[in-house]
Amino acid sequence: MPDPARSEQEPVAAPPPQWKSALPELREMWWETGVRARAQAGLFAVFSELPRLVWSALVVSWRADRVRTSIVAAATIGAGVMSAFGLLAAQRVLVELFAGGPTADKVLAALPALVALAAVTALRAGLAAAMGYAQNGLSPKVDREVERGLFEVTTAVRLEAFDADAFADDMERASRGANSTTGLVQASMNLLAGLAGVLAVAVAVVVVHPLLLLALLVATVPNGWASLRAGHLRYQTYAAGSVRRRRLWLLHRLMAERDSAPELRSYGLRSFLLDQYDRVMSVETGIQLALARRVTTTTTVGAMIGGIATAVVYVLLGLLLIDGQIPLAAAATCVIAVQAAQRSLAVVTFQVDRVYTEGQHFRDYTGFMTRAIDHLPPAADLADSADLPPATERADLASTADPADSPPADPVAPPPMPERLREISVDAVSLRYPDRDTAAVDEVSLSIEAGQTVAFVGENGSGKSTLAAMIATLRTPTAGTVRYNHRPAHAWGTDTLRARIAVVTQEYHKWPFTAATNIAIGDITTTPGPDRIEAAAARAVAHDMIRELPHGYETLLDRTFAGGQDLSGGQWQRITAARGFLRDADVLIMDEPSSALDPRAEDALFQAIRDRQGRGITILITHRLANVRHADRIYVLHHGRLVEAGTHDHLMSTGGRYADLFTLQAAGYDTTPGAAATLPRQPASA
Ligand SMILES: Nc1ncnc2c1ncn2[C@@H]1O[C@H](COP(=O)(O)OP(=O)(O)OP(=O)(O)O)[C@@H](O)[C@H]1O
Repeated sequence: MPDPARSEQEPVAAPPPQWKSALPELREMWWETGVRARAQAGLFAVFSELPRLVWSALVVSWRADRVRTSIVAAATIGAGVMSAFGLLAAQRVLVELFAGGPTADKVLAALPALVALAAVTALRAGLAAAMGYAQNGLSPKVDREVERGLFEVTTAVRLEAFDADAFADDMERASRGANSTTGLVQASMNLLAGLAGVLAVAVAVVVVHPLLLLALLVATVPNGWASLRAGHLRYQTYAAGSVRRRRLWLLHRLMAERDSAPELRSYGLRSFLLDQYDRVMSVETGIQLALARRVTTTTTVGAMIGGIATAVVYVLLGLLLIDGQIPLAAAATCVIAVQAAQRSLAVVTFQVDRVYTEGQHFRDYTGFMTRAIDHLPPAADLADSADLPPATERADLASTADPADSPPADPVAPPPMPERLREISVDAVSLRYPDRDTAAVDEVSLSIEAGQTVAFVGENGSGKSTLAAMIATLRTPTAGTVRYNHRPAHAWGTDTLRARIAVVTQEYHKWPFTAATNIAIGDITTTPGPDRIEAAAARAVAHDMIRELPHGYETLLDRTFAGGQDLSGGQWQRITAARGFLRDADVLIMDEPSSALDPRAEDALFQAIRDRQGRGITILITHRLANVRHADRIYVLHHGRLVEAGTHDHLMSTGGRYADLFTLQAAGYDTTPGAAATLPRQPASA
């Protein structure tokens, strides 16, 4: 029952809103796939997957460097054989030393076996060194083989692939998988070496006396199981700490990084974030402590099992000795053998976990390489498709099958002769993004001729950038066709067309290069010199600004580098526009090129854009409608549909949507008293 007196006098504090109290779920992170899988997998699942994983590691390694792979394999087998010989030589030494007679005679008799033991030990050390050397050389080669394959694919897939969250996730996992490949190869080789060691001891023990194999099994099997179990729990502990680590990482970014620092201070978010930190730590620390107790119990049980097993072995050896089943030298050899086997077994159990976890990441990589094939354009559309393995081989990279089995790829068609773009016609073109109910661009038709400057205008989300992206061949229409000189894009080849089109996007990228390179990459194939770069910068009103930077055009535009500089939004926009001007493209698409520019820079930039009029095709997208007045034709989009088209004067005279938007904007500059009251008003989404 609520207490009315209390509620009147001391109001109960309202519970904090949900966004303040609840910690939202985090997405599973791709870099923890392996650990999580190992934490969840039983031993049977781990062992049943091992052969396949080790095999794929060997195939990758063989592809990367046959010589080094052969050396590692030979050294692994050689070291195993040497271990067996070493034990047999040790046993021989003990037999001689435990024999009757004067000590000097016994030592003399043991000498050949001692020499053999020394030689075998030296040879084993030599083989281990050779294996280490070969493995070190192998790692960079494996990295290169796998990473280059990945980058060839990630730089070639169609832009549409990035629209789906799942693809971006898939790609991140694949990057982790590529990094794991070296680990998988190394772990697989170490695992095989460990297994060879255990096998060698087993063979030597059987040669000395078959009954000793029983002692060896008693000493190793329970121990091995205990180590695997403890390893499993260690992975569980790590996986259980995952949420805490990710939340901390997130909070670290919010509380200790440059980007969030100003807002954190201006909104006074300090105690809010510190409170989140305290909450994460208290919840997750409890989970960690509970798991730590389980791990301690298991490792203690494991150690006890190991101790009991060793004691059982010694009792067994004692009984065999008393019974006269084995000589003293054999029993002593068995003690040495058990120690050697336990060392090798420790390697094996550790490497089993590594092979399994790294293998999960490697599987992400191979899976991605297979799936990415669906997102690749036809080979003929890739200018540098020579770098990219043909589709059959790409699938091959994933399946780790031998490429020699693949059928030869079709020869790539030669690129057509250079030809200027004189006309672009957009014919009933539509595009619907995945997971969207409505089309972003809906049956739009228009045509643009060389010499014309046209503008796409409309409210936010009306489809202007999407339409421009289709014209720039960055996106493929889901219906309709874009034709260039009356030929569809596929008849040209995407790269041939892209070489003739320059695009300045509103979501430009800040490339971590010098100012000069940031402009030069606008036409990377011709390696432009300083004159061209500076001329392009001047057209984009960037020249003076760049010259004032500490190292002028050679200033690095990324603060990650020593002496690197960051620029303001408007300064970056000038560099981006310069990049677009650098290439004397048949078609220049400028999507919101002046949103961050000051009025003087904006005016100069649009003057430079107007200078193109009468020569190439220029497509302009901007919300500042004063800048499109001079366009030869203005296309007005609304909810993806083309609703108006014409010159500025024509559209103003018809009094439609463009006229409303233009009048609204112009009134912002009208200082006449009462001007605002006469504005046309419309709901933004009407
Ligand atoms: N990658 C994408 N995935 C899903 N939907 C998208 C994607 N890009 C754009 N859209 C959606 O498509 C529609 C058109 O977007 P577009 O960027 O073409 O509009 P716009 O007219 O250029 O807008 P703005 O004036 O804000 O730049 C919008 O509803 C937008 O949310």
